[in-house]
Amino acid sequence: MESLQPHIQLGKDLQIKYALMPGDPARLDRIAPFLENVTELKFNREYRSLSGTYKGVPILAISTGIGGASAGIAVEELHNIGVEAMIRIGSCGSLQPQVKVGDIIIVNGAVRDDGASKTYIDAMFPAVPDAQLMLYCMEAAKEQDFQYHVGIARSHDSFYTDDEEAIDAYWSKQGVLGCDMETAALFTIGHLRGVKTASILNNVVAYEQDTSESIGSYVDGENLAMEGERHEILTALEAFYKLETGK
Ligand SMILES: O=P(O)(O)O[C@H]1O[C@H](CO)[C@@H](O)[C@H]1O
Ligand SMILES: O=c1cc[nH]c(=O)[nH]1
Repeated sequence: MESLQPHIQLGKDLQIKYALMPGDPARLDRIAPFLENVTELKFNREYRSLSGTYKGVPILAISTGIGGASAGIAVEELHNIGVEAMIRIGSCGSLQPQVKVGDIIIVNGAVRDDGASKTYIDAMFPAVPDAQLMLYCMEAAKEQDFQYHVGIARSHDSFYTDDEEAIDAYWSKQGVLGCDMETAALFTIGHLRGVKTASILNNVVAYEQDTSESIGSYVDGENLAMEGERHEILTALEAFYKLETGK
């Protein structure tokens, strides 16, 4: 019998090369309408998965939960079953005034302020995406006329801290565009396993606004952030199409 990976509960028989990776399991409901032949696969812990096709290309969508530790498990287990390229479609908070709510960030490097990536390799090792996959994301966003930025994200481990304002001000001063919790682990572990990675972040928190309040309204689906989410999904799907076809 086919052995299943312990957390994602998927096995090698899946034979899908490309994975879209949101943090939130509920985001799969909003990815599904962009795919054909959708099949719900598994929902174990934070890892909910479905498969489908985009312009004929087989795609897996799987949620990774919150934080580098759970995202890292997904990277490892997806690699074990033969997934070759992974694009995170996450949400983030803005660290720059020009990054507005609903804008997307195509991440070209991540500050490794997480714990998971450091358990693999020294913090001086860079967290970077696959250059070709990132370029495909940029082309895909441009061709669809989406508002996007390219730059650095900071991935951190604790959503709540006592020093959030000071920490955000410091990284903002260094030109970091936004903060999330999974990109650094995805890039670092993905690189070490020979997996192509990219990360697209939909900004859901306006610069210098209260993070918890803004995330609350994103969950309620009230605002521009939902449009940004649609843009990041379509950008990632087109990037996979380009990777598959070279077009
Ligand atoms: O929207 P997702 O992909 O879950 O990502 C962001 O949202 C969560 C925090 O609210 C963290 O996981 C952060 O990285
Ligand atoms: O500000 C934010 C918003 C989303 N995710 C984060 O990690 N931080």
